[in-house]
Amino acid sequence: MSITLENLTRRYGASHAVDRLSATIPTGCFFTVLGPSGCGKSTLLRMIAGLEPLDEGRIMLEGRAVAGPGLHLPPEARGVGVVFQSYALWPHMDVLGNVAFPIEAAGASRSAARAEAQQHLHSVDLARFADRRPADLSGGQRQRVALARCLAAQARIVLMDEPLANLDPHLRAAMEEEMTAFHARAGATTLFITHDQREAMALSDLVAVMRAGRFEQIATPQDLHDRPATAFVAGFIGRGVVLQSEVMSSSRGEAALRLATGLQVVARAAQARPGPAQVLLRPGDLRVDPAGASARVLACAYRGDHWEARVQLDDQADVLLLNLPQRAAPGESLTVAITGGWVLPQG
Ligand SMILES: Nc1ncnc2c1ncn2[C@@H]1O[C@H](COP(=O)(O)OP(=O)(O)OP(=O)(O)O)[C@@H](O)[C@H]1O
Repeated sequence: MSITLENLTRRYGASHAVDRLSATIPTGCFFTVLGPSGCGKSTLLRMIAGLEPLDEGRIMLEGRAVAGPGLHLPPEARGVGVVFQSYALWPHMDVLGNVAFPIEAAGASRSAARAEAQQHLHSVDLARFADRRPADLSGGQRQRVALARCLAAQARIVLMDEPLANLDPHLRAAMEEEMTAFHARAGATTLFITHDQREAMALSDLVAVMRAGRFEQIATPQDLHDRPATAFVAGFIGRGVVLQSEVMSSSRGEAALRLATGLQVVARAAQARPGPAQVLLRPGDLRVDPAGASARVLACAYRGDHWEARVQLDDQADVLLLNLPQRAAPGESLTVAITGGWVLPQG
């Protein structure tokens, strides 16, 4: 089922948690909303689930209006599955009962429902907790019960609010795989909320970067990384710095720029025109080159399989990021060439 959001608005007093937000989420898409704390992600999901009223706008699920002026279908009439951090499990039922319930409600016999529920509990690594009550589980375990219940309900639309947030890294990686497999198998349209960009990039067909109640950009993970539309997205996704520059000329997806430092750079661009522009330089756009400009190392941090140095070109204020195969000491001198970049769309 597709999800269409038209001009959605939700106010708390004078502030807008969600602000005239519009988007269409295609059927079967794994769509992630990524944004900083307080940008309105949970409010948006709660509006789609039917747990939060709209102040303005309209929500359509597969062409059917479920919320809008004078209309508010209750959550159970929307046909969506929800996995929320705070979403209540049925406290009087044990874990197996919670997961079996939607299967039984769909017409399966009690024993068949319990057998299938056991399988889902297995996939979220909770089989041994089948006869516990939700109150006797940790927060992360409760979330996994909610996830298993969602798998069991086979909802065509699944809404997930940070479902992996309380899990340890090992289980988290396993659950990511489980969710990707579930999505491929079930084909449900999935709206996933996170503030973890690594998770968003790994799981999603499309990612919406949300800021102050609006989607700043909707794109594939690779396009968000390689072709961010704004300085906010460029700063939020991946590593890099955004610098002021001057476009001297452009042709066929490339622009020749001059940085404030005087350095000339050829960068990728969508539609650059001569004049001021911001350019994103990721660590991969720089390399050590004997013929490059001289720079000084300010700091150096280990990033797993390489070192990332913060460097400053001589006599210039701008700080750049550069990947190195080994550690460089603060104060050390390097010569650096800029081999690429991305010109942010000019306003
Ligand atoms: N019931 C409420 N009353 C007043 N303000 C609220 C209420 N719920 C949310 N807000 C405000 O609306 C804004 C958006 O909140 P929301 O919970 O949707 O953000 P979020 O992006 O999910 O944040 P987080 O990642 O921290 O969970 C925040 O500024 C929040 O303080």
